[in-house]
Amino acid sequence: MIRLDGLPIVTTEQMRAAEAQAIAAGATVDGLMARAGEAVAEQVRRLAAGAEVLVVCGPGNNGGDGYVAAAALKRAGHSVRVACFSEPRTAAAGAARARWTGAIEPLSEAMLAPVLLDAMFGVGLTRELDKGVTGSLRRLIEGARLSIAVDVPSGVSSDDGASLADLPPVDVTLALGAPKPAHVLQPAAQRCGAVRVLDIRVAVEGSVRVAAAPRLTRPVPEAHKYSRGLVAVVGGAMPGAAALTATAAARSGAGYVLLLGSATDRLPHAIVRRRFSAEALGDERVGAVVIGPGLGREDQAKGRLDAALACGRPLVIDGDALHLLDGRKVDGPMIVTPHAGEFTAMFGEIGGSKIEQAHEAARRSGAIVVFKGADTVIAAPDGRVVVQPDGPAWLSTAGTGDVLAGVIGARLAAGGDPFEAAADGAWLHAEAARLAGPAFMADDLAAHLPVAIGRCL
Ligand SMILES: NC(=O)C1=CN([C@@H]2O[C@H](COP(=O)(O)OP(=O)(O)OC[C@H]3O[C@@H](n4cnc5c(N)ncnc54)[C@H](O)[C@@H]3O)[C@@H](O)[C@H]2O)[C@@H](O)CC1
Ligand SMILES: Nc1ncnc2c1ncn2[C@@H]1O[C@H](COP(=O)(O)OP(=O)(O)O)[C@@H](O)[C@H]1O
Ligand SMILES: [K+]
Repeated sequence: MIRLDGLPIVTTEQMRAAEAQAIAAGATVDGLMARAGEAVAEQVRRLAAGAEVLVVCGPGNNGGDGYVAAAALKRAGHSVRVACFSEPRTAAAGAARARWTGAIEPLSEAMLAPVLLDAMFGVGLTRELDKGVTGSLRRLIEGARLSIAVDVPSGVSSDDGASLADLPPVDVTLALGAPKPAHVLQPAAQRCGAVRVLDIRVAVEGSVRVAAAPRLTRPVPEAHKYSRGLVAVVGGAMPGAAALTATAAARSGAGYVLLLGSATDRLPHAIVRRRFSAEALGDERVGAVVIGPGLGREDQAKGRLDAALACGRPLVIDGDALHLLDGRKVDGPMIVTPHAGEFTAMFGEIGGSKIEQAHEAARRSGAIVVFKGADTVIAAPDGRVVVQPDGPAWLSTAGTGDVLAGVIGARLAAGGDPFEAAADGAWLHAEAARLAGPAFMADDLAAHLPVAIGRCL
């Protein structure tokens, strides 16, 4: 079993293309199904630890995987039953079912089992699940001590993570070959439980990946405060927000943090405070300008944003500044960090999955887009996308976005690729939140950034 970190995320079409390539290279559909089903059975056997398994099989190839897994479990001497609600509709699933020698119970009457293996629907599900099937599945999932889904939990839309049935989460999802959007995008991701990938020897590739811990380096002996990265945070109407941003930048390893035009009095002494001036932003040593947290939207804010856009330094644009940006582009690197409301205000309604939306927004704006939320999607105009799927929901408090802007600012000022800076910043932010535990407030988050960074050295 493989963890998701860093793996390519594939759509149904990409998975089918990979499958077709494997078949062109000599594999067969039945052979792939045998591999998948047996790999599933091996994991189920370990997780079930001897308890009886009920496999519920659907009409497609996901159901086929279920019949193969059931037969493999039976061969291994494991106690296993099978239930289904309709006949197989694919040749491979039909052949797999023919090899299952035990009884098949009707789904609606299936008795509960301590372990449920959900092989009802996989990536082929395109419409809402019937009420009857949903009801039966709910009863069986709720009645099981352990529920495990084959590929994806039944009742989710694999390519965009939409929910196609009102069902409780399973405990474990065994993704076949690669993670799919449903494993990382909400609301489907919360239905998956712990996701592990099974290698079915189908080669997948793609430019959309699951976030992974960044590889950071220690400062070299020649390092000095300017070489480590100078972050200029532009303040405004709500000084607390800019203070959170500046503090987060300082705790993320920035060499020098400058807070411009902000009247806050409680700030670490290491942060240098100055009056706002366009000249300060133009300093060649400034590696990143962060503007937006607490900026306000009045004339002063507009003037400061104009100066930032004109200064020629790499930019992180957040919060209020996103509303004032008005489609303007810059020549240099620019990272925008909208939450869902800010995203719609900036780009209107873009169709498709959150991954497709973020990519389209990046393409249109020429900026790196960090589309925040429980699933944060980071997209570059060139098509690279990273999904950060597991930021703790404790992050849903005021000010945590200001902290994120500061972390990304520090990574951007450190040099290197702006897309990587944004993705690394989002990972460090989520890790700091994991380290902070429950019920923290945004002020507490920055203190955990040094440990998060230490884990990446
Ligand atoms: N792509 C690959 O490399 C491999 C895929 N395999 C399996 O194949 C699965 C995909 O198989 P399929 O494409 O057959 O699709 P699924 O098994 O996910 O289900 C689609 C089937 O259900 C029917 N259906 C769709 N919505 C329905 C609804 N609401 N109510 C009732 N019936 C509905 C469809 O008509 C179709 O027959 C994967 O998730 C995976 O489990 C594995 O067998 C091996 C390798
Ligand atoms: N339910 C959630 N689960 C995980 N992360 C979340 C959740 N809600 C918000 N976040 C994260 O918390 C931060 C909130 O940022 P934002 O909405 O800009 O808030 P603010 O402007 O108050 O700082 C983002 O990084 C976002 O991804
Ligand atoms: K399934």
